[in-house]
Amino acid sequence: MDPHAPLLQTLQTLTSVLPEKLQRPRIGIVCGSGLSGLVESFREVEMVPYENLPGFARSTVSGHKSALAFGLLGEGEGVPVVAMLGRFHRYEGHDFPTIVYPIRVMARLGVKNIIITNAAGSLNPSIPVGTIVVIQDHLALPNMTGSNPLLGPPTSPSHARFLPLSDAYSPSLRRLAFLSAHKLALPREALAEGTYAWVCGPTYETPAEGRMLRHAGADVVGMSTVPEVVVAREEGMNVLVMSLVTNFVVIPERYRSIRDEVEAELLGKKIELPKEDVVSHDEVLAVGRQKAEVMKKLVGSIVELIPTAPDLQ
Ligand SMILES: O=P(O)(O)O[C@H]1O[C@H](CO)[C@@H](O)[C@H]1O
Ligand SMILES: Nc1nc2[nH]cnc2c(=O)[nH]1
Repeated sequence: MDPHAPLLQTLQTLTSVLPEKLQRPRIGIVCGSGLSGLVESFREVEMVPYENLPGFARSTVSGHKSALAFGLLGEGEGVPVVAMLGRFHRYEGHDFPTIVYPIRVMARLGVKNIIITNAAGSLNPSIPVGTIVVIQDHLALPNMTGSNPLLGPPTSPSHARFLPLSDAYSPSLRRLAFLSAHKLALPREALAEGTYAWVCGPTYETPAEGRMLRHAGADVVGMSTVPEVVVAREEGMNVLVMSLVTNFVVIPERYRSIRDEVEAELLGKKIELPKEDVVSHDEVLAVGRQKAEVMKKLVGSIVELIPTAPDLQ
């Protein structure tokens, strides 16, 4: 099936199930691993399961639900928003048109600003677990090596064939993230700025891969987000990405030397071994749960500020 074909059907389905005031969301939100709780601050919520929406796949990853949540967020009348509770990753076997389909739907609903969240591993010793990193740039090895989400014929004749990405991460939205942190009296170190490296997954990085990404200039690494960013930019949206650091990528200062161990053993000596560490998705989800409240408040505050920023309308 051509995943672009059912766009009209998806939009018709949404119009038929949503009350009028939720049909034209102004802001889109993508909830990363363990971050679907962002929807708890929505009012008048309408959930639309992906299985009811033509063109939508299902998320197969734990910590990702499979529904769009429509609602109002913020003081007073509230801003109409739509959130993806569950995203699609390349490692699940979804093709790129399927992964980015919900972003194209959001664009057609009228979304102009999108807040994309994710869980990510830190490559930067000065960005510890629990930090929310406001992404200022990305490093996408798949894009550079033949797995670009825009491969193939353009989705629409109005889209640029060669999309610039030097301005992908909206300075105005990033500004609102830091203003919001100030408004919420978050400690300065709660937020950082950095570059996201996108890898395909589902394997986590080897130490050598982590070291390479760090040397190449990335601060955090994850298996999502960039396809959504690329397509959101193609669709003309302003993009904000916030990565919650859930773990350090394992980059030991020195490798455990099996030769040294064997030689010491043969000499009857004991040597001190460097600590061995591995990351797990359970750990990723646990940090997501711990930080869900801060992320929720931050997103809520940014959503309230967006209508006050003239360049984001
Ligand atoms: O990027 P999100 O979907 O938040 O999830 C991140 O966490 C999962 C790995 O633990 C991967 O899917 C990675 O991309
Ligand atoms: N690739 C990658 N994705 C993650 N998502 C959460 N943590 C990590 C990580 O360490 N590496």
